[in-house]
Parts: sequence; structure tokens; C-alpha cells
Amino acid sequence: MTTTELINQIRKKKSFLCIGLDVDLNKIPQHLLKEEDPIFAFNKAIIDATHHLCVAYKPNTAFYEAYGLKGWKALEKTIKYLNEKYPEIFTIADAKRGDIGNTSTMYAQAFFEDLAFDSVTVAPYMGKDSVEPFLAFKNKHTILLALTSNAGAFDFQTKTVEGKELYKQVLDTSKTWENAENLMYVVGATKAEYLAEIRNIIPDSFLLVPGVGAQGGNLQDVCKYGMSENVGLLINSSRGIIYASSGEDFAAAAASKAEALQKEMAVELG
Ligand SMILES: O=C(O)c1cc(=O)[nH]c(=O)n1[C@@H]1O[C@H](COP(=O)(O)O)[C@@H](O)[C@H]1O
Repeated sequence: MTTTELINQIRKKKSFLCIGLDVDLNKIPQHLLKEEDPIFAFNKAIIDATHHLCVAYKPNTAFYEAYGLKGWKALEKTIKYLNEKYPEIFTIADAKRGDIGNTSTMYAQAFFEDLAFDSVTVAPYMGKDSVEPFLAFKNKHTILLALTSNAGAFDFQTKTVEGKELYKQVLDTSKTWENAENLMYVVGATKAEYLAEIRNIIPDSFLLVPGVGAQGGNLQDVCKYGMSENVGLLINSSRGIIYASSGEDFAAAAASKAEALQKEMAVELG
């Protein structure tokens, strides 16, 4: 999907909501466990109930890898379902990959070609030759970790090295890489006070912003400092939406949480 198509969807739906499909079998409604594929059954119900309220879904691969082959199969079925039934939706494989060049190429093939995701999250710390193999894929997006939502972000990312914070070096340096137009960045909603400075460095890039809801980030603050001329935001919520209820009404309850966020976003979009 192109960035222009994503922006058009945002304007049409008045939403820049990304729903995180972080499926934990201990948290999903227990009646689904008798289904042949409980993970896919859960995702399908959530997607069917919420697709009109969001523009993106983000399965975090950890929640699928944890269940071995059956988890990976559920991930395959989920992305196939999204691509066939809701092709207008932007898809993010939250895999946080990155390795030496030839290995990164295989990761990129796995997520962009085999699974056919629109984007994948990538860690920047192995540098240019670990990220450029992802950037080489046309109309696919590499979402680089810039300033993450967790407390550990202060261990390295905000440390000053040669006069500049490390996350700013990631932003500045990555802009010089080949096919840098295919980059997006992760900035945690819990770090909203950094967004104005981040926008000075990357005025137009899309930001994936996790951390509203369960982690305590605030949507209005993110929009105030992080919104660009072309919106430039995908705000993610996972647990706060998908585990709104553990009863038979789980999909409707998720839709109502998603709608509350979408309404706040519509206000921000004006
Ligand atoms: O790359 C991510 O999506 C990510 C980066 C980050 O800095 N913080 C963060 O929480 N995430 C992911 O975003 C999701 C947040 O989930 P909730 O806290 O349940 O909304 C999880 O899948 C995290 O792995």
C-alpha cells in the first residue's frame, strides 16, 4: 500500500487507529477455546467488528510464535483474511527484526512476500546495511524503532552520544539511507513531550505510536505535538481494545472501545 492510499483511508474513515492483535489464549473468551483455531476465530471476530473504525491492524508476532506452528498458521490465516476481505487496511507485522544484510533480506521476504504484510517493525541498532534490505521493497514500509514506549527507552535511546541523543541520531542517519521514503518510525505515546522535536527532524514521516490505553499514553498530547500536515500518525491500542470483555460480547465490546478512540481522532482531524 502506498502512503497516499493510507492517508486517503485516514481522511475517509476519520480515523488513524491501529488495533493491535496481541492474542493471548489465557485472555480470550474461554468459549473460543473449543474452536479448531481459537486465535484466528478471535481475530476474525475482532476484525469484522472493528474494521470500519480503524485503518490498520498490528499483530505482534511474539503472540503467535509463542504457540509454535499453530500460532504461525493463525498469523498466516489472519493476514490472508485481512488482505482478501479488507484490502484497504494497512497491515503491520510487529516483529522488531534486523540483522546482517543477507539475513535481513530473508526477514523482509518472510513478511513482505510470503505473508504479504504492508510493513514490518525493525530495530535500528545494527545500522544501515541491516535496514536497507527492508527498504528495497517497493510500496512496503519499514517502521524503525526510534523512541519506544517502555521505561527502558531511557537506558540507551535518550543517552547523548557525540552531542546528540541516540534516538535523534537514528532519525537523522536513517534519513540518508537508500529508499528512505519507505521509512516510518515508532515513537511511544508515553513519550509525547518529545514529539515536537521529533517532528523538527522528520516533519512528514508516519509515526506508529503505541502506548495509549494500557500503558497510559494520552491521545490528545500525541496529536498536539505529533500530527503532521498529512496526519502522519497511526495510534495503536492492543489490550485496551481486544480484551474489553472476556464474555460472549467480546467483539462488540472491542468495537465500542475502538469507536471511543475513533471519535477522539475525528475531533483531532477536524
Ligand atoms: O513496535 C511496537 O509496536 C511497540 C513499540 C513500543 O515502543 N512500545 C510498544 O508497546 N509496542 C508494541 O505495541 C503494543 C502495545 O500494546 P498495548 O500496551 O496492549 O496497547 C505491543 O504489541 C507492543 O509490543
